[in-house]
Amino acid sequence: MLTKTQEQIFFVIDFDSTFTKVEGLDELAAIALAGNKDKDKIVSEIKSITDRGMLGEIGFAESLKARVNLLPANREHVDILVDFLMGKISDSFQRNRDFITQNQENILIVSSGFKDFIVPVAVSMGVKEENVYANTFRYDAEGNITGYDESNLLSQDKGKVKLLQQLNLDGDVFAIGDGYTDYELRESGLANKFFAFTENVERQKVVEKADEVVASLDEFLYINGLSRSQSYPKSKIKVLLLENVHPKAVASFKSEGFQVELLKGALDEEELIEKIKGVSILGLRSKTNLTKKVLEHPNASRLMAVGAFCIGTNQINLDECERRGIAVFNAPYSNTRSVVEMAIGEMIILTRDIMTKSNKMHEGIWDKSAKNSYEIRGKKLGLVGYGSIGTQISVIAEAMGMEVYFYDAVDKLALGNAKKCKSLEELFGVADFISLHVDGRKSNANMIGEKEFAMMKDNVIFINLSRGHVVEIPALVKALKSGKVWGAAIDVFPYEPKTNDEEFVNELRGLPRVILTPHVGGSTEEAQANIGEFVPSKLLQFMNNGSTYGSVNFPELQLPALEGAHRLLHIHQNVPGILAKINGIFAKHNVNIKGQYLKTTNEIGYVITDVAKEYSDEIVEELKGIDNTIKFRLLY
Ligand SMILES: NC(=O)C1=CN([C@@H]2O[C@H](COP(=O)(O)OP(=O)(O)OC[C@H]3O[C@@H](n4cnc5c(N)ncnc54)[C@H](O)[C@@H]3O)[C@@H](O)[C@H]2O)C=CC1
Ligand SMILES: O=C(O)C(=O)COP(=O)(O)O
Repeated sequence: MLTKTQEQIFFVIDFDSTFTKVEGLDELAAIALAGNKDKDKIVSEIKSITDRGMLGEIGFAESLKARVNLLPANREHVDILVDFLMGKISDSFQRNRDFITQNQENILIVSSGFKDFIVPVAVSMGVKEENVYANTFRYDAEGNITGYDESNLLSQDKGKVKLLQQLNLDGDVFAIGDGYTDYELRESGLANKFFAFTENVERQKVVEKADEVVASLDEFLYINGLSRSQSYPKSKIKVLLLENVHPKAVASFKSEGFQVELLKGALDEEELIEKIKGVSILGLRSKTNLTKKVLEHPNASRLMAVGAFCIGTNQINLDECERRGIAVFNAPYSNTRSVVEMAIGEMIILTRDIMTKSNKMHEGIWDKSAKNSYEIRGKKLGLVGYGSIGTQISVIAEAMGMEVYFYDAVDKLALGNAKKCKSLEELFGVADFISLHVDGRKSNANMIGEKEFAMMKDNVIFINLSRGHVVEIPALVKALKSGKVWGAAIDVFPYEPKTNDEEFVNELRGLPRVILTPHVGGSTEEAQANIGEFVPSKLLQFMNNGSTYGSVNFPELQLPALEGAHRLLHIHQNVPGILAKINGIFAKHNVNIKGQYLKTTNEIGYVITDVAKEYSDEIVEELKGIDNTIKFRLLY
C-alpha cells in the first residue's frame, strides 16, 4: 500500500494508447493471427470492441471477455508483443524518462490491459513493478492463453474505480489517459483531475469530459509545473508545412512532439495570413510567397523560423524576416544534382529532336533520318550563373565533350577548361546551348528579353530551369517562331499553378520542340527525401538549441549542446549597448554566466547566454524589457 503526505500527487497513468502508442490486446491479436486467412476480420472485430469499450458504449467486463475469447494467442506471442511495444512507447514518455524515474514512488500504471506485457515495458522506463496494476492472463500447460484472472478488479466493470477505492491513496490523484474509464476516476471523485491524453488517439467523448486536454506528457508536466525535458511543450508549438513537402519532414517534427499540419498546395497571400495564425514554424517551397504583408499581420506574431524546402529563397521577404527576428533556412544543395541531370538530359533530347520523332511514332509515322539530329559532343554550352548548379553542369558537360563558357555576376573560378565570359553578350555570341542558372533575385526579372535573344546565335537551344520571371515569355515565343531559338526546355514560369488541380496557361503551349515541365527540376524522390531531412534538421537545431548555422538571413552561430544550464536567446535591433544591458541584468541578480555568444548583422544582434540553473522570472522580464528587443526565448 502506498501512503504519502497530503501535498503529494499520485500520477495514475493508463497504458494502452497513452504510455504506448497502441492498444496491446489489438496488437497481440495481430501477432497471434499472422498468416491466418481471417486475420483482418478478427483483428478489426477486436478493435471495434476495444473502441466501444473505450467510449463507454459497452461494459468493460463484457468487452474484455469478448476480446480474449477471440484471441488465439500464447506465451510466445506475448513475448513478441513485448518486443514490439518496447518500440512503441509514446514519444513524450520517452523524452521524460527522468520524470518517471524521479517520481517512481508516485507513478501508478492502472490499466485494464495485461501485466504480462505491461510490466516489462513500464519497468524499462523506470516504473516500479509493484506500481503496475493490470490484469493477468491464464495459460494452459502448452502456454496457450485460456482466459484471465476474473477475480482481478481490473477485469470488472468500473474496475479502475474499484481499484483506486481499494488503494485509498493519501494525496492528490491526477488521472492521465485516453479512455472513458480513466475519466471515471474523476467522475467518482477518486481523482482530483482528469487529463485527456491525445498524443496517440483523440476520443471526442473523453476529451469533452477532461479537466485538461494534453497532447503530450510534456504538456501535462508543463501545465502542472513539474520537471520536464522541454522548457515549453512542443505539442503546443504549431508547424505548418505547405506544398506537399516530403513525409520525412512531417515525421521529424511529429517525433519531436510538435503539432504539425501539412497542406498539399501553395497558399496565396490572403490564405497564408489566415493559416499562419499561431504558427511558429513555417515550411514552404518555391510557390508560396512570404511577403511583408503576411509577416506584419498580427496572425504571424508567433513565427520564429521558416524553412524553404528548396534552394531558392526569392519567394521569402528575407529582410523583413530578419527585422522580425525570424530565422530562415533552406536546402542549398539537396536538389542540385537533380536539376543538373535534367538540364543535361534535355540538351540531348532537344539536339536529337527526340520530341518530334517520338510524337510522330505515337501517330504511327516511322521517320528514320539523321536530319536535324546532332551530338552534343564538341558543341558550345553557355551557362548563365555559375553557382552550385552551373558549376556541376560545367564539369559533367565537359566530361561529355562539350566546350563550356559561363557568365556570372561575380568573379567565379572556372572549373576544368571552362571559359569565363566578361558579359552576357560575349557568352551569347559563342554558345550553341544556353542554360540559365541564376538565382531569383528581383533584379533578375526579365533578364532575358528580345534584346538578349537577338544577341544569341541562330538555332540556339535555350534552357531555363532557374526562375520563371527571369525570361520574358513573349520574347521567347517570338524567338522560337522566328527560328532564332531552335528548341527550348522550360521548367519555370512567371505564373505557376498553385496546385496540380489548376490548369497551366501559357503561350508556350503547343509550340514544336519545346519541352515544358511543371517546375520539377528539383522534384526527384532522392532530392525531396534529402530536403525533407535537411531542412527540418536545421529548424530543429534552431528551435532546440538556438543554432543558426546555415541560415540565409540570420547571424550564423553553431552552438554547443546545452548541458546543465539554461540558455537564454535574445534577438535585438543592432544598436549600441545591448550586450552591456543584458550582462548588467545578470550581474545585478548575481547570475553566473557559463557561456555567451554574440553575432550581429547590420540589422540585428543575436546573443545567446548559458547561465547556471538558478534564475528568476524577474530576470526574464527584465531581459524582455530591454529597449530594442525583438524576440526572447528560453531553452533548457
Ligand atoms: N527548377 C527547379 O526545380 C529548381 C530551380 N532552382 C533555381 O536555380 C537557382 C540556382 O541555384 P544554385 O546554382 O544552387 O544557386 P547559386 O546561388 O549557387 O548560384 C546562382 C549564381 O547565379 C549568379 N547570378 C545571379 N544573378 C546573376 C546575373 N544577373 N547574371 C549572372 N550571374 C548571376 C550568382 O552570382 C550565383 O553564382 C536557384 O536560385 C533556384 O532559383 C534550384 C533548384 C531547383
Ligand atoms: O529548389 C528550388 O529553388 C526550386 O526551384 C525547387 O522548387 P520546388 O521545391 O520544386 O518548389
